[in-house]
Amino acid sequence: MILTDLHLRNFRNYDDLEVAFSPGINVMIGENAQGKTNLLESIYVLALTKSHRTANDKELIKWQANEAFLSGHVKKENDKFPLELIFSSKGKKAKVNHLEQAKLSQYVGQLNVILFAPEDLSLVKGAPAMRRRFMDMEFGQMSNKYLYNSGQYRTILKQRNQYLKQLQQRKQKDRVFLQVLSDQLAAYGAEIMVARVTFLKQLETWAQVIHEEISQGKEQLTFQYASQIEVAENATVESVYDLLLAELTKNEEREIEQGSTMYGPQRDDLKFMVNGNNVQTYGSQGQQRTTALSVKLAEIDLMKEQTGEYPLLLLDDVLSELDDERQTHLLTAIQDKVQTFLTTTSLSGIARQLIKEPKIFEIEHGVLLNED
Ligand SMILES: Nc1ncnc2c1ncn2[C@@H]1O[C@H](COP(=O)(O)OP(=O)(O)OP(=O)(O)O)[C@@H](O)[C@H]1O
Repeated sequence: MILTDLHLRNFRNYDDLEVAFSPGINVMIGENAQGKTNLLESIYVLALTKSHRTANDKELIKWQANEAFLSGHVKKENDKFPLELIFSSKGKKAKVNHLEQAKLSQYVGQLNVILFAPEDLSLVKGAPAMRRRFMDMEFGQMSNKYLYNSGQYRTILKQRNQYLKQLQQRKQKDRVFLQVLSDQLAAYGAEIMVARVTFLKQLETWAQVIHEEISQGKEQLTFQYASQIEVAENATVESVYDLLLAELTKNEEREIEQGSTMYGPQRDDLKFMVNGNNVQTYGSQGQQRTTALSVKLAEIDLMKEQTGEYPLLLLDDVLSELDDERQTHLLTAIQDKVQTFLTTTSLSGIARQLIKEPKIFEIEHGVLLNED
């Protein structure tokens, strides 16, 4: 798919910006703090209705303005339609083809993006929350059902944690209500866990091929879903529901003591293994970076397999973090295939040689100086 154009009003440091993109590689060039990442972020927001940098939507609205507006046209193989988003103090409105969507989960998935920023290179060695977020963002874009289940799960988890705290402080006594919440939590939790395992298996197939190529046949990459509940590759939702519910029931007393839910997808993790060894513990920094790159590139292929269209790739200042060899792998893998947006302070070295006909945008203080 392609984002043909973008219109921003009062988004971050942009007053009013209208821009047409190339279906190939778009390069945002500028000094620090000019608005390159803001522009990339706006594409991410247009796709997902939320930012990768902040959970507070108000930060997206230009200082002193009341609302931010974003729109753009998405072109797919047999379809072209506009997307529109408005952020204001009242919340957000999302439109597909001029029709307002009652649920954001109906909007998400129309435009698919994969973001690759320097912090993604820490996907392997960073905290588990980062890998859970990674799974949720990617799988949520590919599956409305996943997105819906995650939303429901979060709501019930919050409710259950509040109730556990009330039981802990003896403000409540009713254990039957806790069981009701446990039952609902286990139902949505099982859906999420089984979906994660299934998607990871598919992602692994793509990542293995890429990783083998980057490591010149020396390394075999495998994934492992790490959970306190055993989720076998072919596990059914019902069987995981039974196991999760049993664990929640067994540990009720401990959870009340702690005032929080100790089991479920919010505690799970993802392990990357190279030749059978955990890369997080045993891998060199180079192996950890190669793994992160393989996973990102695999996401592109998986998304194409799942949705029938390649997603957009957003590269936020990531080229400078990769050595020439890894840059070459990345750029040759995406060229002529994936519409790409990258930010950089200068396009030089191997990237300048490899990128065919980039469309270059020069940005200064939230204004586009030049389109080349
Ligand atoms: N809501 C907002 N309203 C107005 N300006 C904002 C808002 N949020 C951020 N900014 C401004 O946007 C600028 C940062 O832009 P951005 O993060 O896109 O930088 P960049 O060009 O990617 O730079 P770097 O190369 O340092 O990452 C800062 O000057 C910041 O003050």
